[in-house]
Amino acid sequence: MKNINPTQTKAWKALEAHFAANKDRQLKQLFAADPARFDKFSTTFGADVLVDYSKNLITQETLDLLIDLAKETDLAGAIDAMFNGEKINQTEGRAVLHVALRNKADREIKVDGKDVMPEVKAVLAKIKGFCEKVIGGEWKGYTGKPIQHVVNIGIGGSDLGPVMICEALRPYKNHLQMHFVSNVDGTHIAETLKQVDPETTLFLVASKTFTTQETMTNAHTARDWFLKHAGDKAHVAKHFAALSTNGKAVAEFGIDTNNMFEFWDWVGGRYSSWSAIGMPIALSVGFDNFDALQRGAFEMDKHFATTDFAQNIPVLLALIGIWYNNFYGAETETILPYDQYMHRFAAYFQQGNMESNGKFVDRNGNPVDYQTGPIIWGEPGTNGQHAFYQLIHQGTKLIPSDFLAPAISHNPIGDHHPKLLANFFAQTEALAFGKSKEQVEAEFVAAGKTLEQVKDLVPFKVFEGNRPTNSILFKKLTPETLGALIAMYEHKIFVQGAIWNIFSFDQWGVELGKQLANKILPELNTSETVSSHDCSTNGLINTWKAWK
Ligand SMILES: O=P(O)(O)OC[C@H]1O[C@@H](O)[C@@H](O)[C@@H](O)[C@@H]1O
Repeated sequence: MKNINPTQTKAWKALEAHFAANKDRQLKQLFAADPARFDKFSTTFGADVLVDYSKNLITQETLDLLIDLAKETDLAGAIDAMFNGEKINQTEGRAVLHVALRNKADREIKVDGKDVMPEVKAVLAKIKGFCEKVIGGEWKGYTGKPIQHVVNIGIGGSDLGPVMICEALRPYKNHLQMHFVSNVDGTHIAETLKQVDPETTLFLVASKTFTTQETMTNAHTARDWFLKHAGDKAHVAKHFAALSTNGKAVAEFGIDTNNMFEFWDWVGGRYSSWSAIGMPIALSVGFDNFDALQRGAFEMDKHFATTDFAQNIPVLLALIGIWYNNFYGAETETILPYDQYMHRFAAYFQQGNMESNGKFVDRNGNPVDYQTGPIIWGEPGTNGQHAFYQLIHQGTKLIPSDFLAPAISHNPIGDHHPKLLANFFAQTEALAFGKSKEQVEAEFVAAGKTLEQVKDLVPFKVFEGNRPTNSILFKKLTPETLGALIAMYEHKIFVQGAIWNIFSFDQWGVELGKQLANKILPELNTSETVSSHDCSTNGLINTWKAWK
C-alpha cells in the first residue's frame, strides 16, 4: 500500500477548487437541469439491488475528480494488497482477509506463502457438521435432551455482527432460541440465564483473543451457573463451545478443544462474522443460509475487486462520503434501514466504521491535518422519523443519509409495506427538495388564510431541502442480499481508510480505557480512600465507595 497524503494530491486541490466554485449547488437545480439524472447516477448490483446516488450534491465533474483522487492515492494497489493477503494491518503485522472467509472461487490466498483456503474450508466444514447435529437434535445435553437455547457470549466484533445478522435473518430461523450476552453488567447475563434451562442450553464463548474482560467474566459466570445445576465438570463439553483464535486460553478455560472453532489473526474482530464467530448465525438459520450470506458477500467482493471505479458501488459510496466529510465538513452519516429486521444494522456499522476509521494518525505515524472517519448512527425507519429526523430536515448540520429498504416484505400484512415504502420514498424527496416559502404560503392560502394572518408562522414551516441521501432499494432481505449489503459497507470503509492514508484494521483506541480499568479495579476492592488519580476520578471513586 502506498503512503500518500491525500491532501497533497492534484485531485484534492482540484476538488477544493471545485468545491469553492460550487458550494451553493442545489439539488433542485441539478434535477431541473437534467431529467436523466437518475439514469446517470444510479446503478444496480445483480438483479436485486438498486443504488440511487442521484440525490447527492455532485455532478459528473465532481465524481471524475473524486475518482482521480482514488487513482492518485493508489486505491487499486490497496485493493490488490488486501485481496492478496499482504500485511496491510501494519501496526499489528497482519493481513486483512475477511474476503478469504467467503472466497467461493477456487482461488488460493496466501499469507506468508501459505494458502489459507484449506483451513478456511476445514473450519467451515466443522461448523456445518456441528450445526447439523445441534439443529437436528442429535447433539444432546447432559441429561440427554436436545439443545433448545444458544447463548452467545462475546462483545464488540464477537457480538454485534452475529446479533445484527441473526435479527436480520429472523424469517429464516429455526427452533433454536438465540440469546446474546455482551455487557459486563451482571444484569445482562442474569436476565439471560433466567430465560434458559441448563439441560438444553449451549453456550458459545466468542472471543478472538479469549482474554476480553467482559467476555471472560460472563463466560465464568455462565460456567459456574451451569455447574451448579449439572454438577460434574465433564458435562461442560456438551454445553460449551469456543469461537476463537487462542487455543491455549480455550483449553485453560476448560472447553474441549474438539468444541473449538478456530479463526485466524488476519480476521479483524469487526469483520469476523464470516468466520467461526458466525456460528450463532449458522445455528440460528442453518448452515446453508450462512453459506448463502457468504455467497452474497463474495459476489460483492468480485464486484469491488474487478469493477471500474466509475461503476464500483463501494468505491462510489466511499467517494461521495469523502466529498461531504472532507469538503462540506459533514461530521456524521446516518444509516436508516426501512426494515425492522435490520434494526441493529446501523449499530453494527457504527463499530465497523468508527473503530476502523476513527484515527488521527496517518500511515507515517503523523497526526493528520484533515478529517478522517465520520460518526455513524441511525435507527430503522419509520421510528427515526418520529425521533431525530427533525434535525436532519431543519437543523443546522449537514447529515448525509443512507436509506435502505426491501421492495418485498417478509410480512406482507395489509397495507403496512406500501405505507413503509411511501415513507422511504417521501423522506429522500423531502430532504432533497424541501418546501419553499412560496410553497408554504400557497398552502396557507389554499386553506383559506391570508398571508398577513400567517406571516409569523411561515419561516418555521420552510424546509430548505438540499440534504443529500443515497437510496438502496433491494428486492427482499435474503441471506444473499444481506451478505452483499454488509460487504458493500465493509468495502466502503476500506476505500475511505485507504484514501485517508490511515490504518483501518487496528483499534488501539480501545486500549487505554481497558488499561486504566484494570488499574482501578483493585482499588475498588479496598476500603481505603483513593488518591492516586486526578481529583475528579478520585472524587467519583470515593463517592462510589461511600454509597455502595
Ligand atoms: O473477540 P475479542 O478478542 O473478545 O474482542 C472483542 C472486541 O474487543 C474490543 O476491544 C475491540 O478490539 C473489538 O474490535 C473487538 O471485536
